[in-house]
Amino acid sequence: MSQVEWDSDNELEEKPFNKAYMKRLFRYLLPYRKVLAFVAVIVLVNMALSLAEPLLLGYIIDEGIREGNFAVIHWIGFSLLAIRLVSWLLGYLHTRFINFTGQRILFDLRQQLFNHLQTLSFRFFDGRPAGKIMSRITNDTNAIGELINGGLITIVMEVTHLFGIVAILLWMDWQLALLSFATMPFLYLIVVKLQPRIEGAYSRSRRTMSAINGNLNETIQGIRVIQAFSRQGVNNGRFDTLNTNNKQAYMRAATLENTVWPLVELIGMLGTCIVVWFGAMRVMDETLTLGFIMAFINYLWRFWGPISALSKVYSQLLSAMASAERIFEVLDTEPEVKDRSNAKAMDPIQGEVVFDNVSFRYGEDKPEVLSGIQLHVKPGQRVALVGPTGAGKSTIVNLLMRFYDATGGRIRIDGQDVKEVTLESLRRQIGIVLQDSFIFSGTIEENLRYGNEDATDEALKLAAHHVRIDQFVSQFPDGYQTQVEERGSKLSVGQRQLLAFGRVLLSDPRILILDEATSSVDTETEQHIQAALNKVLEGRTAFIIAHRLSTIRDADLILVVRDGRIAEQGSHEELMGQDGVYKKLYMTQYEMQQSLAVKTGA
Ligand SMILES: Nc1ncnc2c1ncn2[C@@H]1O[C@H](COP(=O)(O)OP(=O)(O)OP(=O)(O)O)[C@@H](O)[C@H]1O
Repeated sequence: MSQVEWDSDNELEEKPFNKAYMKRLFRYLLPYRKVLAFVAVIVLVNMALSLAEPLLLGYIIDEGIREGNFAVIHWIGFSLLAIRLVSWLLGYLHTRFINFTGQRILFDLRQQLFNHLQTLSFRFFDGRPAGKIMSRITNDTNAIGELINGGLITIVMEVTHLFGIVAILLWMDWQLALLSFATMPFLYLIVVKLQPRIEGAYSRSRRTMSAINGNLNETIQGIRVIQAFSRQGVNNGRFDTLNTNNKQAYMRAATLENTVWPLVELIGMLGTCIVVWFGAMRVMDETLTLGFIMAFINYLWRFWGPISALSKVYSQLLSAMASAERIFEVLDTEPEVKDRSNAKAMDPIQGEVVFDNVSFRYGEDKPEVLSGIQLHVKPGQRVALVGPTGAGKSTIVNLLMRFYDATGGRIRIDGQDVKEVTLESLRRQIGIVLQDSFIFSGTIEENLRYGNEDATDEALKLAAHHVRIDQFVSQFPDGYQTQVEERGSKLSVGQRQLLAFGRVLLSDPRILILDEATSSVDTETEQHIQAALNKVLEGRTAFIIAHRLSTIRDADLILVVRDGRIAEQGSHEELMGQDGVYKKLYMTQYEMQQSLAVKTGA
């Protein structure tokens, strides 16, 4: 399958209510408890004011209009106006404060997630697509934010609203109130039975939308490959299926919702009709007044608002539970590779590297990918790692950088066990240049300074000169301040490679790890890169995952890695003399290169 049909099958949109998560979420509210208490007071006052309106309405009809009492009409009219104005003001304050607090809490949560994410080890990222991790920081925090912003206050507001209305109705006339509640069991059944189905349908529609997004994301990222393989037709078909799934899921949700809520209204109206009917008769026999009935009906109308709001908050709560679970899963993941409690900073090194019987597996249930690695590299030596794909070359350098911790044996740099020093002090003294040089969005200068922000301008210019990026940078109108887009998309492959060399040269590590690029660049760039490389390697211990024969030949030590073991090691001459794996490997590559040279006429 070439296109990811994204996500979500194992990431449920809703989870049952979980008290532990709720308690943990509440901890994020604690710093803002004063503001939240203030908001709750505002909301309650507002609610009380709004509950007074129907009573005043009844009063104006009975005591004002029917009695022809202008003073009452003016007084009540003014009060209704004042209530609306104060309500508006309180509503404004409520929205303002709750938005402010909600955003602060979101800010805290996102920041905490981001900070934590950066400390997590490679293994965490190995098993998770970037899109899923990103959605935890954006969508999942938003779901929590929505719950805090809207949900919690809605619960306080609507529950008091509901109790207020019921209490007032019973106080006004308990018999009439009970009569109007006669339809309640039906409503309860409809809301409790059907609302989850509506939410389930919407949740399916969101899931299918996320599949569309995932597919779109991968299509845009892989557009070059898609067009090169002319896969548009197949992809259209796949997108069509995802699109249809989404349309059907949405239509089902909308149809359900359009059936349920009118039904709820209809039944609600039946209750009101009963009240109007009986009420009108009691007005006729003068046991009730017109104003009373008007006020009573007004309260009944208000009854449905809180019910529908609360049912929506409930589903919001369940989806926040799912988001909370995903967020806490990230926050609770401990970095596997971390400083020991007694770790000390690594002393400045010369660059001697020793692997003592090192073994490694990528997971407890995974096979061993390195075993019995025995290695001694002297300071300043140039080591070439060669061997078939999947042999374990990258894994060896990953262990040296402590991207993963070796599962057996020891790795020592200048006699210091890498597990006993702080990660920061270790990695600061090792530089790495990968095949696909990752360039960050920002200026060329910012990229150069990535590993050494305090470098002087002279050092920066010198490093740039050594790796020959000054030549192409001077052609840009903005020079070193030229913005390179994300991943350096404005630069050519060769330029990106040179920039990566410049970055590592400026950070001046004692040990350098280099994954030699396999992608072909033109001969002139190749020479540039080679010259820059020689400059970067000068006087440093270097581990090169080598692809070029010249690099391999020039290395002080060649390690032939095969099936997770070092099959042979020595200099080019020594290994050629042994007539073993290396000689075969070298001769095959040599012949390949020769025949390529003949074909291309190089
Ligand atoms: N993150 C990972 N999780 C699980 N297994 C992995 C992981 N990375 C590599 N492997 C496995 O470990 C073995 C060694 O991989 P490694 O990347 O070290 O090989 P390599 O010699 O560098 O290959 P290449 O030259 O193709 O880059 C392979 O079998 C590979 O499938």
